[in-house]
Amino acid sequence: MIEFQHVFKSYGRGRNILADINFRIEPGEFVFVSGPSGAGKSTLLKLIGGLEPSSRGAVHVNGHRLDKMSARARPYLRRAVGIILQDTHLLYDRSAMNNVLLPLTVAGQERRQAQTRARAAMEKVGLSGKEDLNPIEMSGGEQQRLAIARAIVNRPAILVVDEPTANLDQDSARRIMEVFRDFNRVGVTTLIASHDRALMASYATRTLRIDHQGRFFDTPGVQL
Ligand SMILES: Nc1ncnc2c1ncn2[C@@H]1O[C@H](COP(=O)(O)OP(=O)(O)OP(=O)(O)O)[C@@H](O)[C@H]1O
Repeated sequence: MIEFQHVFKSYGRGRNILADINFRIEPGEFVFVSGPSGAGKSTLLKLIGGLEPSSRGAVHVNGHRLDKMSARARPYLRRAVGIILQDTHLLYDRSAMNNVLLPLTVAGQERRQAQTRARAAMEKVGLSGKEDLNPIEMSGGEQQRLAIARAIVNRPAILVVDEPTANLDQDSARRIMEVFRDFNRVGVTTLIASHDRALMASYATRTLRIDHQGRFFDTPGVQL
């Protein structure tokens, strides 16, 4: 469950990017986050992933109120929410495989089991055979898929994704969306910010939209 109650967000002394946002997302929903460039979509996702604090209001994720969360509970949030941002934050000092292994190593998983899971995650995003490459040797689209593998390897309850198909051709975009749909089918709550409404229309059942004036709309379906 994700719930926003009267959430405001500004950066420093700047204007409110988000103002009085209220919504609740139930487990297993597939939600499209839409709006023009600069409207605040990434900001909304970062609040859910605990990467940015709200300026005011309460953000609840899986029963935890993020601003009241103890430092000890934070690793739990990191495992519960798989977050994939536009800037993939891959590590270029190690192989693709070791990037995907990292969340499992941090979680203390046994090496051989971790490797099996990391390989399966890479296969799921179509990167089998590229395990030993350094991410720097991969295309933009492949790096994005690697970031997806790293986010899903921990089997999070919630996936939060920013523009997953921006660098991809249509076929690869569909394939990536199918990966998210497979996860959603087994109960993973999925939020995806995208400019591609036509693509999202095949997947999402609800839209959170921020318009160019910062107004917020919560509607069923995906309007084209
Ligand atoms: N760390 C930051 N510090 C200051 N301002 C920021 C920061 N991050 C985002 N902003 C500002 O907040 C606004 C919303 O940005 P955000 O990235 O959330 O928009 P977006 O809807 O995701 O845009 P896009 O579709 O281009 O990715 C923008 O005006 C941006 O300049």
